[in-house]
Amino acid sequence: MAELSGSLAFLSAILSILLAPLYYLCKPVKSRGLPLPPGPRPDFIIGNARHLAAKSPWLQYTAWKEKYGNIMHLEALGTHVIVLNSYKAMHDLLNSKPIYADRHTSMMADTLMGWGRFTTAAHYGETWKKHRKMMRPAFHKDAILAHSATLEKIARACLLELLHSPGGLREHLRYTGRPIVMFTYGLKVDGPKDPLIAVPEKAFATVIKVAMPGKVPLAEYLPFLRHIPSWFPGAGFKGNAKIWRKELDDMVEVPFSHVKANMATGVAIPSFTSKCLEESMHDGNDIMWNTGTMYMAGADTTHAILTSFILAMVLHPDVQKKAQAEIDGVIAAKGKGLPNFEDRGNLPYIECLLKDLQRWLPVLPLSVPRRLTEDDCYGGYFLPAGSIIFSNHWALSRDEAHYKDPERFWPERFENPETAELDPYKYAFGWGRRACAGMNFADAMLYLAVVSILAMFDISKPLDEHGNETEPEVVLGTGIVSAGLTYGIPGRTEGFKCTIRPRSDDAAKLIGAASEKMSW
Ligand code: HEM
Repeated sequence: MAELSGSLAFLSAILSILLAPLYYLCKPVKSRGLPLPPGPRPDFIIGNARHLAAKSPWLQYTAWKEKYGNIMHLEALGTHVIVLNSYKAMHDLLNSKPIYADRHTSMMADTLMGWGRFTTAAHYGETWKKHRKMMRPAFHKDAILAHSATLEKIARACLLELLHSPGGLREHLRYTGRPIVMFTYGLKVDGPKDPLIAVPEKAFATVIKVAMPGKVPLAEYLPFLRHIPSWFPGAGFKGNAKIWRKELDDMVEVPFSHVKANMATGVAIPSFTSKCLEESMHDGNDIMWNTGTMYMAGADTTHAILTSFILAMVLHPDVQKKAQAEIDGVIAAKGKGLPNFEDRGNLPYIECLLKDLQRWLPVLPLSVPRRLTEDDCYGGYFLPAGSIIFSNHWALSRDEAHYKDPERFWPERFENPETAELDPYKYAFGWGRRACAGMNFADAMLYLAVVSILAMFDISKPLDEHGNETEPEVVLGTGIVSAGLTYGIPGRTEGFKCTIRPRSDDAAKLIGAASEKMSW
């Protein structure tokens, strides 16, 4: 951050002299007789760049809501940013208006490093439409449930790993990558070092590091800088981007080619990729980047929410006991075994727990930024074309108009249908035509992981050297995936500590037996 602030201050001084006249000539203050929405006072020339580059900006935007309201404006070097802080504003603007369905392009991540080829970053146009069309049948609720046996197998394998090495909890929770790889490519993953997991993890870690506030090159804000040659002092980012782009190409090409080779020899396990290839109406490049999107969009998000789940159980033993009692009741009625998808309808408290998980620590606190393609007016304000739109899900999750005692993890808030609070599934996965394509898949994986872990394990606070429980130290992530407990994000490498033990000897035996029966 200091690094960025220093560069911005220097830049501000230079640009103040060079660009001030141009700035004042071009700055749109209002249009159609309407003002821009209110927002924090901009610095001279660099505008709100400092605010936009801050760590965990959603916390600041949420705090500013009181002062500036449900729709806020920031501006940096000609780029307008609109922050939506209320359910109504998000619903009104993002749910149905196509002019809000485009994505913002990050110069570093999307253009130079090549992340713009994923569905998540695609502009609202033909390529994006083709991608979503390919996904629709595969990610339908029923289509996901057709994979329940595979999802259950992988969940059992995760339980066995937890039993054998509970200290590796965070690694085991990375299990969320395995069902995605199996579903997408029909390929089996051999542990966390398997290149199918390790390669995308590395690509991820890189983009998070270079796209993190404080790390983005100044060329992100000053497009003309991207044309300087890579040997020029300070242009090292260009050379690095080339290397990282190649890593990304490998990440999507290697598994894709693997599926094609398996299909050619008749050994391919049916998958999203094999199905798209069989349909033969899609372009190979579209299939490759569309299927390549799945791990990228799904692994970190589901891992983050599973991590929040463990944290919620550590901090709220009462919720854990109540959820376990509900699962025990369902298992007792069945006679034996582990909970599965068929039990879901009989687990209403688990359903509430899943809802409060989506709300408590929003996985994507500012969602995935959109881009407004035409001028618009809303709530008495002018919203200029080209604005980056953030939907501040963090502010929504803390909105006392919707949630009583919002900081508290409290599934009961959804228990009574008459008084239930705003359902977070209405926003946590986004809005309208750009809403999360993998929602049903994520929900199924999360449900299964939660009920399987709760049925078999007790999760509690970490123990000190005398075996006494201690309070876990919890620091939230600062990356775009809020609970970013995974990657080498500065200051975030440790996550939090906890204790996880099988609930009984019988539970330990059952895990062993179930996993053996269901092994690959
Ligand atoms: C808890 C887990 C997850 C959460 C909270 C989540 C949330 C989101 C959100 C907020 C967006 C942006 C929506 C918008 O712009 O309105 C998004 C986009 C997307 N998500 Fe997810 N997601 C999760 C898991 C997954 C999984 C498992 C997959 C696939 C396997 C996936 C695939 C996608 C794709 C492809 C998009 C881009 C949609 C587009 O731009 O058209 N997500 N997700």
